[in-house]
Amino acid sequence: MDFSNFSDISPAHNEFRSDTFTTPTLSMISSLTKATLGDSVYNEDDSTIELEKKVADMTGKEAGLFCVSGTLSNQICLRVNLKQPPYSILCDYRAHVYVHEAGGMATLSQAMAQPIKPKNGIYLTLEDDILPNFIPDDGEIHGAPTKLISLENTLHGMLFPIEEIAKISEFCSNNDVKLHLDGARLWNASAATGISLKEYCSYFDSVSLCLSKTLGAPIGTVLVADKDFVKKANHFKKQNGGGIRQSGLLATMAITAIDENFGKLQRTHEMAQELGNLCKENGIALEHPVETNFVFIDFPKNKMSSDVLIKLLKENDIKLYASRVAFHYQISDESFEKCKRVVLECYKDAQKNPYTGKSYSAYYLSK
Ligand SMILES: Cc1ncc(COP(=O)(O)O)c(C=O)c1O
Ligand SMILES: C[C@@H](O)[C@H](N)C(=O)O
Repeated sequence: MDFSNFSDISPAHNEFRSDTFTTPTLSMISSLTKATLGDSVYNEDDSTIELEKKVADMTGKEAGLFCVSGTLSNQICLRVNLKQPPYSILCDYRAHVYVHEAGGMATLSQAMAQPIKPKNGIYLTLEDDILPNFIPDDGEIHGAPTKLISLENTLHGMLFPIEEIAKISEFCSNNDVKLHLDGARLWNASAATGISLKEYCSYFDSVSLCLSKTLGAPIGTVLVADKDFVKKANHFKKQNGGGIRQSGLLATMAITAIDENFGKLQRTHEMAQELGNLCKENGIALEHPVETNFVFIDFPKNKMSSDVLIKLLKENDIKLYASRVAFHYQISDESFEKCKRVVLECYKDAQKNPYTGKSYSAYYLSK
């Protein structure tokens, strides 16, 4: 990348596959001149310490730990919350910690997963989903007691109501169960509801917040919890090869990303809402309600063809997962107009040539 002609038009201007494709801005790269260069394995890098304190303060937690990825951060949190196997981790059947983290629950935590399909189709509730599936630690030797519940907010862009979080949190406190939040996009939840990060995080023993998605930092996640938890989390981070030497370079770009982009998320939600409304106006079925920065189009129900989609994407020079449309602050208005056109044309084709074959999963990449 020739930074001498760095443009503010991001390479991700036409990137609807995921907000993970956001690219560092000139201001983030310029911030490198301020980065400190201490060895953060020895906790000697001031920029990293500044970032960890910044996110801990924003979330009302005692301490933070910079990790290279949300996967590492989540899996470390799950492990530190757990003590003595056998045990189970209860989560949504779509949860990233279960579906997309390569079985980390089994390897790092030696835990049995309890993937639950919410009865309301959107989020887990204490009454309908958790209590019927909860395995008590009562000495019954056939079971692996539920010792940790892992929630995700947002999940597929959908909001987890704070009233339900509060109920689940109280249940956990009263039953010696820990509660983790995969808050990769908690920034979006806070922007959409106006509820502070502090209030959301107050209900959880640990929270993982990604900086490399909706906020646009190139790398990184910060996990937040109490001091003793973070100390042990750092131990597991090192054990799993997550120790970072001069992480100040990454931390200073992440600080810039938080400062510059946390306030831009509402626009991404408006774009998603506009596409969602366009789909509804044209009879295009969606898999989920549109509540933040994702639109999930129900390809099978609409009988839309992924192959037709890929052809339209190439013709319009935009990139998109087969059924998930992700919005982020670097999407250009021009690309957004093309995206709307592609979705409508793909659906129109399905009206003439309904596709009933195998539909690619939501994570099929269109190159
Ligand atoms: C909800 C959620 N949690 C965790 C992660 C993991 O983050 P990473 O890709 O940095 O491991 C992702 C992926 O981007 C995600 O969407
Ligand atoms: C695929 C998944 O790991 C990634 N978190 C995304 O949402 O794109």
